[in-house]
Amino acid sequence: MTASRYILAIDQGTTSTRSIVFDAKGDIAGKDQREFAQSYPDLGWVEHDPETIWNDVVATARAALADAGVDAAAVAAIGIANQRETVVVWDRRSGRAIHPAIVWQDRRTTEACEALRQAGHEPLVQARTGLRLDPYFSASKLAWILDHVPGARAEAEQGRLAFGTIDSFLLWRLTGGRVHATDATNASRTLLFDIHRQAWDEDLLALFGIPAALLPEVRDNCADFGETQAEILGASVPIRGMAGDQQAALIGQACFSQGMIKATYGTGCFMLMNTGSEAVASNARLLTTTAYRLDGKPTYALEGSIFVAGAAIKWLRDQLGLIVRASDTSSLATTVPDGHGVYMVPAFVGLGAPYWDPHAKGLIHGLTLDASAAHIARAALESVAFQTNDLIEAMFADGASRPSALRVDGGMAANDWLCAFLSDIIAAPVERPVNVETTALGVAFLAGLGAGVWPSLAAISEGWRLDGRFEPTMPADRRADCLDGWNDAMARARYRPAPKAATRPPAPKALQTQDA
Ligand SMILES: Nc1ncnc2c1ncn2[C@@H]1O[C@H](COP(=O)(O)OP(=O)(O)O)[C@@H](O)[C@H]1O
Ligand SMILES: O=P(O)(O)OC[C@H](O)CO
Repeated sequence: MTASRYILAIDQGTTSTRSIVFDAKGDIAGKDQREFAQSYPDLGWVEHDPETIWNDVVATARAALADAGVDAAAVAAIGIANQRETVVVWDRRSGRAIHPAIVWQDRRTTEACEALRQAGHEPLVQARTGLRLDPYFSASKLAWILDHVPGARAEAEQGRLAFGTIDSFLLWRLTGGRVHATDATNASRTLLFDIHRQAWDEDLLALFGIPAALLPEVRDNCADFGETQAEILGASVPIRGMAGDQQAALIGQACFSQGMIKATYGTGCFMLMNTGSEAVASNARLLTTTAYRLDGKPTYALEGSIFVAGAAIKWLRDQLGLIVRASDTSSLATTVPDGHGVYMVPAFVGLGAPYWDPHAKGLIHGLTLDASAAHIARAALESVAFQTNDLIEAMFADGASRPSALRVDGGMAANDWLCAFLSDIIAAPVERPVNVETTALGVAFLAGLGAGVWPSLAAISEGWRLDGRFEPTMPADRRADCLDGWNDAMARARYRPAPKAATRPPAPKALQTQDA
């Protein structure tokens, strides 16, 4: 890469938007970040304002360039990484969204997915997409918008509307409405894309009632995605890389060999294992997904998706007022010698892998009068490790093997206490790189590769640097006790349908007399 050239990475996450300028060596030259408001308009609903997201992307990109002291003209390429699955539908004429973005965590389409499952459609969906019939993915959310915004379905059929995940919406805006495209990783999360043929699937479009006229074109992760309008950043900049944030993090963690695993701890936690050119189907309720696609050739991954990780810490801060900063959790956790039998199952938006229970609700179990705020904070951190272990057990389904190391990143990975406890609970080493902004780094590499400024993925592996390695030290019997407590709490959080009236035992005699 020539010394005067930079890459601008945009990382649009669930709770915040970051822009980071990387220099020729892959080091951070400047950055900016903004947290934005979450909207919960109904039980289980989660929405974002697309205009806020757009304004934050522009503001952080400008601020990051200013922080680096770099002009847009010196930027070789832009890369975009994004929260995946979240749905935006916009009007092609005005570029304005016709409904707030429906976020990946939103559960409003639980019944619609259940109806499709009961009608026997899950095997087809799984075989083509590697995913499950769960409200997590885009298709049912997109159908909901078409069915609930007056006139939307007719407009969509006439080609007046566009659908996109956040990457696609940002690309449309950055290019002034000239490019309607997405990349293979984001397309793979919609429930409408055949990951084997790498193409939109007509049967799935028919199943969810989605007009093909809405869809973006699907490109490689390193591709020509067009150029930004000059007035946005002060010069026109090519966009050469795009990827879902979790796949971008896999790249930023240099997990290019089969069997390498990373877990990213942001709002949720997403563990991806590279499975090479083979789309491996899990028999333990994990997802099969596109890891990246370069030169038309897909590499696949097995994924375990945990819906709540850092979001539990944010809940302690924003809803309970138990902490002031997320980092306070580690000092609080160390004020008590152990968990004291207190467990938190953070099923605030149901449960993802390997449970896939959209009805589960969060709980704190094991409270006694001497339980304190410290125990609750500790239980929230511990829940992240326990959920990770559930995924490891599912990935290594023989029950005995462990990964040689788990590479971690994301906002929560800065927490040393968590990394150490995580290593104890998964009984394997945890490795944290120097740069935990791996999502931005990964997509910066894609853009740099796409712009021809980095020669190959090998350059990323060479640049990966270890910051901390956490080895397991917990005695096996203590670990087993912890896991027993977790499994008990998890069983309590799972959804159990109320018994049907006909199968209920008869009411006691006295009550029957009173009722009569
Ligand atoms: N030191 C910390 N300890 C525990 N949790 C943290 C810490 N720092 C950040 N977090 C949590 O990590 C999340 C932010 O991570 P980030 O990677 O920015 O998320 P996202 O990309 O999903 O918006 C927040 O939910 C926050 O509560
Ligand atoms: O916002 P994050 O970083 O928690 O990532 C969200 C995921 O992409 C959802 O699938």
